[in-house]
Amino acid sequence: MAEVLTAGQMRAIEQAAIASGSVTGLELMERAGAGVVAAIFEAWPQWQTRGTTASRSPENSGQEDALKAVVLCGPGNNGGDGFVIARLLTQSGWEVTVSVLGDPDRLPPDARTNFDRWVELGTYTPLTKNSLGTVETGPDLVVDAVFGTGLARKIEGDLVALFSHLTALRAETGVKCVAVDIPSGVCSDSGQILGIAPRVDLTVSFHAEKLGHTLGQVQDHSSRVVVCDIGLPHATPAEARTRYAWKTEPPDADSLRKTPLAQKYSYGHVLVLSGGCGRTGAARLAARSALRVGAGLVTLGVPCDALTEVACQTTAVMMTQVSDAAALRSVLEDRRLNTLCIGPGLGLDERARSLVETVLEHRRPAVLDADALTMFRDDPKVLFARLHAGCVITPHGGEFARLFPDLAERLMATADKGPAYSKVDATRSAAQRAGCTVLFKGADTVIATPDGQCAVHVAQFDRSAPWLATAGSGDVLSGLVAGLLARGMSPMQAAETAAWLHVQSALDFGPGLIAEDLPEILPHTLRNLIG
Ligand SMILES: NC(=O)C1=CN([C@@H]2O[C@H](COP(=O)(O)OP(=O)(O)OC[C@H]3O[C@@H](n4cnc5c(N)ncnc54)[C@H](O)[C@@H]3O)[C@@H](O)[C@H]2O)[C@@H](O)CC1
Ligand SMILES: [K+]
Repeated sequence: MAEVLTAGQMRAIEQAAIASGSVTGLELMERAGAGVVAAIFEAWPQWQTRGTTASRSPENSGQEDALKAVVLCGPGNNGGDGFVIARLLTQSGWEVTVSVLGDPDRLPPDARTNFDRWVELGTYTPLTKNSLGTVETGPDLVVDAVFGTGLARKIEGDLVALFSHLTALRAETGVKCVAVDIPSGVCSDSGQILGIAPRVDLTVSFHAEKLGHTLGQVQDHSSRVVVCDIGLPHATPAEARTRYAWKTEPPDADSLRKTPLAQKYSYGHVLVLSGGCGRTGAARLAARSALRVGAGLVTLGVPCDALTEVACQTTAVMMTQVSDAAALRSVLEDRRLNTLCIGPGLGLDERARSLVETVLEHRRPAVLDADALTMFRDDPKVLFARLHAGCVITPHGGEFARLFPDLAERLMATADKGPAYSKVDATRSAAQRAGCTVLFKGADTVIATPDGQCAVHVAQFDRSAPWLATAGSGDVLSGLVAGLLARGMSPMQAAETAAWLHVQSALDFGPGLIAEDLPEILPHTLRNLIG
């Protein structure tokens, strides 16, 4: 399990290791700088062999192919890493130009030590908006070591011009840009850009990803993020679960297998409540997805006017008439209906509201989505009072804002101070307030439980699934969560597994995906996972 940390958590881990005497800050900084250099050579192996030509050595001086790097160093320990990188690249034969922001006498102690080591090897200039313009011929590499986890406020002044220049230079000349820990300007707790951040090819972070590497539009500022181990102790999975957020990983195959002697009731029975005639598609999509993900049985609860429509378009999914709350109560006398799914295409009328209230009265595992959330926009507290620990709500941004307007407002506000309020903060608060698991959808899906557990599912980089932005894909996700709850998973596990399968199915299908394709490609996705 990979924990994803805030800047404060990372600092606490470093401080604890230093306090224990197992490592010094200087050693950590050396490992961090060396890790970045190793990652650079791994990303561009052609430089490893060229770099052995020591251009600064007398026999090679003036050689045209000397690799050139510009290292931009900030006033804190991120800058300290930059001095280590400058030294190690120079020792590998690179021509390195260093610019320093602020007064070197005010650098923190470890950064200062590495600054002193650098000035034994090379020179530096003050960092200004022209720090890239002073390089006579274009550099091969620019290292952004201006700010890391200590970014405390918005990028302003000369740095705005410098970072715009860097992004433009990269686009024009193909110079490679590497960010130390995180591109300067990206808030490591929220992923928000405080003013501006350079666009980089590679980000090398330390020990664990920070939330800022997983939330927001990470791909807009970084083409790739790698994590370099600097020898700090990792949390056990149990510690990670209680202390930190973690990154959703592929589900355990065993959790999805069916056992040879099982029968259909071993895997639960989902009831999906449908809206009226002409609006049953969403519930049918959810129902089919619940069945495909392995629920033993799935029944659609359908109002009288939509019975024919649904009957014509379902086979393995069963159907029962549910015209009102009384009918639902009578259907729910069957205790084998162990999971309910309500909201997709439900509508916002009296019937819809009374069905949602009845679902919540019965306190069975339940997924609430779409209209089942929107209908409480004027009185979300009424919903929160009825939700319980067995529920999962799956809002997208708009639905989240309807239920949690104050949290959404904080989240949408343009931050000018770090650390900024994050989607993890918002989802955690929402889960506490709602008293149930909240799956807040997006390319960065955040899932949180009322007791503080929190997972981030990142659909970016190689798991970027833009074809999921299609009508009905959310209904499929609700159905997947419901099917997995019916199979006996906890709300958190069901939500995480569903989020992962949803994206993986979209990736397995590829371009042209529409929502109907998701349950149909799911067997292929499951086969790849289960074997
Ligand atoms: N402490 C340690 O032991 C280690 C720290 N490491 C590095 O240290 C970094 C964190 O170092 P720091 O906590 O010193 O923080 P940073 O180096 O990220 O930045 C802090 C400095 O920047 C200034 N600052 C913040 N935002 C600013 C803005 N918008 N405009 C102008 N100045 C601004 C602050 O006043 C402070 O001087 C990590 O990102 C990582 O790169 C690594 O070397 C691993 C070990
Ligand atoms: K940086």
